[in-house]
Amino acid sequence: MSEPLFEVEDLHVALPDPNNTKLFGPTPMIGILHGVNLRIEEGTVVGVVGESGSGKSTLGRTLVRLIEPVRGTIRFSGNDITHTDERLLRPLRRDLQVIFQDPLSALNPRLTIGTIIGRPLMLHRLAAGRKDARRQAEAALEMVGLPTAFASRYPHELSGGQRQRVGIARAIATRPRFVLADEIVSGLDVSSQAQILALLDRLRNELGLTIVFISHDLSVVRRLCDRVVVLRRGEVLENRPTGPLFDHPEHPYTAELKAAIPLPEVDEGWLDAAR
Ligand SMILES: Nc1ncnc2c1ncn2[C@@H]1O[C@H](COP(=O)(O)OP(=O)(O)OP(=O)(O)O)[C@@H](O)[C@H]1O
Repeated sequence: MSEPLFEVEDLHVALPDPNNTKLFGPTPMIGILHGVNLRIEEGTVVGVVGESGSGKSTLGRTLVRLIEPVRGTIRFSGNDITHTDERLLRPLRRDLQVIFQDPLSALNPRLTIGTIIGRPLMLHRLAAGRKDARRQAEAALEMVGLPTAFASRYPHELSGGQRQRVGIARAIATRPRFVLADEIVSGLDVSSQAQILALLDRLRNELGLTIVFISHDLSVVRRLCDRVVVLRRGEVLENRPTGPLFDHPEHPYTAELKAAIPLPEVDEGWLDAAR
């Protein structure tokens, strides 16, 4: 078997308990992930599903090391990044990008789109200067189907779907190997959702991206993802290829999730239609 892009063993994550704040002494922590094991093969799209509060976002954020685990191991491309400090993580950050749920709050309202996309390129020294960063930002805008003139605009001048395209452009501009997409279509209308998902599918093929796709919408996960990880209360219940998982859920909880969100009957080819 080839080396996975991510290999996660016995991952335990705890976060500060918001209901138990103390002024003195150690911050009380609450366990969120309990012994998660996961392999993510390069070039695959892995869906993470589970009810609200099951730990989906926490898992995604821990993979890209926005959160440091308390126990376990995270290997990225064979390197142990479990406790790597931020300074040493910096070169890796270009490879680990995130697209957030709410593009309006994720994009700095005072910066132009060109600067928003170009800044990480300057930061990672992937651009030879401001002009080159601008040129690369425009190329990224083209890749996500937006006019290059948008580089001079500000986030509030764009629609929700366009802003999410900018979020994607920023994420892919550094040519990352991995993208975390956390509920990236949940704030959008149905037609913008389909377009964004088709875009993600195209970019995944064109750029060979590996994606962790977190979503409440199982019908979307079923169509976009190669594998699905089912989380419940911070534990992985199932982790299997998409088709078999939906056709024959092994765990009653997966069957419940499937039943709770009825799948539309005829919409095969929606990705093509949205392109
Ligand atoms: N910064 C934080 N500090 C403390 N607890 C947190 C923090 N973020 C999340 N939690 C708690 O961790 C648990 C898991 O949250 P997480 O956001 O990972 O779940 P989720 O499955 O992504 O949920 P949702 O689908 O609602 O986004 C929840 O109980 C949540 O209240």
